[in-house]
Amino acid sequence: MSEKRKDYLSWDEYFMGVAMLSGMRSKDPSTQVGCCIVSQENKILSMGYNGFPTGCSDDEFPWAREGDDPLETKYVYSTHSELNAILNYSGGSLVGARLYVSLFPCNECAKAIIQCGIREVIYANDKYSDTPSVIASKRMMDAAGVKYHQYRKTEREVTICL
Ligand SMILES: Nc1ccn([C@H]2C[C@H](O)[C@@H](COP(=O)(O)O)O2)c(=O)n1
Ligand SMILES: [Zn+2]
Repeated sequence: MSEKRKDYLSWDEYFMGVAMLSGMRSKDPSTQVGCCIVSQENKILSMGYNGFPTGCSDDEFPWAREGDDPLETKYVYSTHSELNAILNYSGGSLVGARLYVSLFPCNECAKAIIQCGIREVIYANDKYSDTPSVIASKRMMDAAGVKYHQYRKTEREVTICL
């Protein structure tokens, strides 16, 4: 009798993989971020990626990072992957959930994460760790008791032919 497979995805690989796949939907030319929210029973509750709100055309609103006029940059319009994942959830409470995200949450997303009761954040990249936004985010999550740690990368490479 054949035995069960041994090289199946771990929970962390699975959920971070789903977060990264979700990020591939982003139209942001410089940074694509994906997020996956998971219940205490390891059920996927919601997903999100960074982009403009519904009705704000990807082709009409600006993707620029810099400009004399802030209104001509993406920052005033884009919704972050974490906030989109929280807002996409229509099932009720997120209390006790875990959030997998490909980039450490900013201060605004940290507020939403704390307020909806998410208890743990697992992030892949922390490239903006020196910014006031991320420093404030960590300060708030520390104060609120939201745990966070970096995803422990494995040797696994996943190829999907679509
Ligand atoms: N935790 C984060 C951090 C950033 N984002 C989004 C916001 C922008 O669309 C993009 C960052 O752009 P950059 O300044 O690197 O050109 O990523 C997010 O969704 N979640
Ligand atoms: Zn954010």
